[in-house]
Amino acid sequence: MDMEKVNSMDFGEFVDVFGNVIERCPLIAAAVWSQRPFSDLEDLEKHFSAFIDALPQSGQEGVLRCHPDLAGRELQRGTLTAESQREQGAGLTSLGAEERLRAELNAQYRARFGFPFVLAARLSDREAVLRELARRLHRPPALELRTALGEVKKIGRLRLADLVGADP
Ligand SMILES: NC(=O)NC1=NC(=O)NC1=O
Repeated sequence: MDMEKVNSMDFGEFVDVFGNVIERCPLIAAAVWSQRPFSDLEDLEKHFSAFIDALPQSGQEGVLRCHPDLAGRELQRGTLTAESQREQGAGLTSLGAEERLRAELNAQYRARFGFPFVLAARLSDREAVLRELARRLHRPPALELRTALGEVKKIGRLRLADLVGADP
């Protein structure tokens, strides 16, 4: 899909295609549409990121809360979005003690920060998820909010590249 096609999309088509670039936050695509035309993929990415950066803290935390746990109940139940299923399905599931430890750390993280632990799974692996969870769990909330939003942007960048880089 080239930028000419992206820039020619009406509102409905744009949100249909880009509505889940930021997990379960079609509002962001709905807002970014009005910024067209986009010069290239990087310009499109910048508009998605700028919308998130311009949100008040409550909105940024809300974006994070729209993310399913990493390898959590939704993965087990098969209720993830297609994008999340693809990202999380690749080798994050583990069994037994590691699974229980990750669930416990996820719960501690969510209790401490008020939003789920978010990590760009495609850039990580099972061991790194546990390591990052344990490391980030004890960080100051203001710093962790910025780190978590950075992961949301990485996930969004990869999803945009899949969509815009996809064949016509
Ligand atoms: N909590 C999460 O990190 N969720 C996710 N990370 C991804 O890469 N895809 C997700 O759904």
